[in-house]
Amino acid sequence: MELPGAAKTEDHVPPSKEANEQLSKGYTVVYVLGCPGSGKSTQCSKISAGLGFFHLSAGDLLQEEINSGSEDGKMIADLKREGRLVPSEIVVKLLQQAMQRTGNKKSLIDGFPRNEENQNIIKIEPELVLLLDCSEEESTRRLLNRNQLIPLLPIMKGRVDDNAETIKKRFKVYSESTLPVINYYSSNGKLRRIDAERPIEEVYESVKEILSELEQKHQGH
Ligand SMILES: Nc1ncnc2c1ncn2[C@@H]1O[C@H](COP(=O)(O)OP(=O)(O)OP(=O)(O)O)[C@@H](O)[C@H]1O
Ligand SMILES: O=c1ccn([C@@H]2O[C@H](COP(=O)(O)O)[C@@H](O)[C@H]2O)c(=O)[nH]1
Repeated sequence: MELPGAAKTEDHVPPSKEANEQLSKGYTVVYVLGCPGSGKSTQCSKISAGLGFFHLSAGDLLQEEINSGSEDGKMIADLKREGRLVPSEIVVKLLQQAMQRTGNKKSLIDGFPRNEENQNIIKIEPELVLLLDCSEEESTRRLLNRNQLIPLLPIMKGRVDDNAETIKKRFKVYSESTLPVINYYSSNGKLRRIDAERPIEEVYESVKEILSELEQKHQGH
């Protein structure tokens, strides 16, 4: 079934189920989800610096592929500009390669899975899923603001998808494709919803409380 917002996948061979299951062995994986601009990267950077998690951002890995100038990179750039999702096999391959490169078994996966197809292909069972819950209005304000701030910094360029028109498309893809994934983790008890409308430090306090639950579980408390 073709999912809304997703590009066609027929040119890509899916990674084997065994490879994914092997990869997930011994890993503690936390997915960090939320609408565009809800603060996923901001919180993941803080968690990574403060709590020793390895931060894997699907969006950053795709951007690296764009920067490499490869054929896949050109296709990814077109999809990103349109706010559409990249074929699952490409994202999963990049995530797997990044996980294999790190020795750190505590990983945060930021901005993935984006649809049910992503979720089925990666075959990783997260221990928890953090949902940064923020309104479309506030998130849009943040993204437009990010687009104004970043070009002011030397060597940094603004994002091609941080404009009003593409932000609307990204929200449509989020509600059509990502919300079903979030509903799935809500129904299986793994979802932890965090009010992300608050200031960064307050959001991080809530994140830390939830992740300490996980640490305690691992220490057998
Ligand atoms: N709690 C917050 N309050 C105000 N601004 C915030 C907050 N969290 C993040 N921001 C700012 O909002 C912008 C978007 O944040 P961030 O890049 O972390 O979001 P994201 O969810 O990773 O976005 P995307 O979905 O586009 O990858 C950034 O400029 C960031 O500094
Ligand atoms: O799993 C993913 C993650 C990202 N994309 C594409 O990249 C952009 C930007 O992603 P951010 O997480 O906002 O940095 C997104 O709009 C998609 O085009 C993807 O396809 N799959």
